Amino acid sequence: MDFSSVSLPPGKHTIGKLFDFEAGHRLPSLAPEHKCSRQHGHSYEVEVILTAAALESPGFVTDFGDLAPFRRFLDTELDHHNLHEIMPVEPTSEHLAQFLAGWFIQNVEPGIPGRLVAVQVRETEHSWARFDVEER
Ligand SMILES: Nc1nc2c(c(=O)[nH]1)N=C([C@H](O)[C@H](O)COP(=O)(O)OP(=O)(O)OP(=O)(O)O)CN2
Ligand SMILES: [Zn+2]
Repeated sequence: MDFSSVSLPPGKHTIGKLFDFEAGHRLPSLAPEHKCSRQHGHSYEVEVILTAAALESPGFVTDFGDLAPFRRFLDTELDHHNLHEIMPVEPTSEHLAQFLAGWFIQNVEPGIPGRLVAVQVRETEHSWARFDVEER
């Protein structure tokens, strides 16, 4: 079959890459009887979502491989750490998503063509939080 007549619709490209790490935390502002006020841990999953005004050759928003600095940051600074000791705010999923967005924008974005749209943090199979970066 000849597909040369297929026209490409206008629209926006979005990509995502999923990372994971293990960490402990507690939420000390919660009442002492709340289970999450006690020290416990999660296998966190973090997805970064990016877009770009135009694709870079050969057709990338950003090469997935160029997100490696984010992986290194998670591995060295967060994996098997206690988030409560690391983050400047209480380590809820919401705060963690915003904190990771801030780190990504400062440290990864300057070296890639894509722009961060959102960060989604999953604490468990059933619960997640997403931080959407304001349009810049
Ligand atoms: N909006 C948020 N609520 C809660 C957060 C959070 O980050 N944002 N975090 C917690 C705790 O970290 C807790 O570990 C996870 O809570 P929860 O889903 O309630 O715990 P379980 O996985 O045990 O879920 P069950 O449905 O109770 O089995 C609390 N809330
Ligand atoms: Zn927790």
